[in-house]
Amino acid sequence: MLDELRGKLPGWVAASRLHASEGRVASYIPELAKAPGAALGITVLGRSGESVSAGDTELLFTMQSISKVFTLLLALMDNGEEGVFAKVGMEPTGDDFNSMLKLELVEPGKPFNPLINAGAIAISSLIHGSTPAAKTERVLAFFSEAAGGASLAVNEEVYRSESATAHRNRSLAYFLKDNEVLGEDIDVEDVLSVYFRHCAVEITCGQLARMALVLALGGADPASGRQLVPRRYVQIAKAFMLMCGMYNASGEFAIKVGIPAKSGVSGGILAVVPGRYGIGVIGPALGDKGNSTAGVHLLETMSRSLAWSMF
Ligand SMILES: NC(=O)CC[C@H](N)C(=O)O
Repeated sequence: MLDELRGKLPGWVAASRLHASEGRVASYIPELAKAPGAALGITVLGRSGESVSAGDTELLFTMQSISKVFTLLLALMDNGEEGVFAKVGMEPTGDDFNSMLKLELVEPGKPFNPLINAGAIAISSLIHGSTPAAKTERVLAFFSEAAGGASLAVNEEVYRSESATAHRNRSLAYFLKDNEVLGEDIDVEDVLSVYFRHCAVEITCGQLARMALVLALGGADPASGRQLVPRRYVQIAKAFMLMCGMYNASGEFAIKVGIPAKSGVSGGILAVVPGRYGIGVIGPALGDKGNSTAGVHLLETMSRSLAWSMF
């Protein structure tokens, strides 16, 4: 199967790369504006370790919202379903990822899901660890294990750049504090420092594909077969990815591509062909909903040609 892909992938990447010009690199986090807008790279990794890559796969980028899938898994392992769903809901919002709207509209002010910023900030508060640094260490250890033993690290410049300009995320977090989603004993700045740092974890397409493959295999480590995450929690994460992984373009993505995926404002996309492949994509130019224009075009082409839709 991957052999068929090997021949076609370079041509598909070349065609999709043209769609980068329809998007723009995110600049609300100043450090992200330095990314090469015309870039596009992809790695597809199969269950027995075979892989196919094309395009700008050497590019390092930060995970941004893609990290939210894995902090959700860690929070589920730390707190169980009940503990997590006491703080976040199970529904898509249809609003922008950083929207405050529904926090005030709907009682009791709980974020609708763990993949919007408000939800992911609440999830960061649930990760076990005695200090923000200890929590970040646990996040990095878990992400690195899922990425196949790579030593993933925080890009401190991107972290500082976001932290210094994150007025909206700060507002969301203080709103959550007022709504008691963040309890009395929780320091808002501590929670935000964990959140900004997990968003700033630096990665490549290949490492992202490896993390995706763990999800494709229901939480099992592709090399050892060991269960890294309980299958049930991976089911929850993939359901969220399908419903709201591509922000408020998730419905369109489900119809056009039909597989669980999660994007980030760095232009990364992690996608899962259940039971078969883990995929990592980078294309820093974003469309108006915040997803990589070239990356989405590429996944659409591949899904249609290779009949990947789950539906
Ligand atoms: N959509 C995203 O990738 C958002 C993540 C980013 N760190 C933010 O909070 O704004």
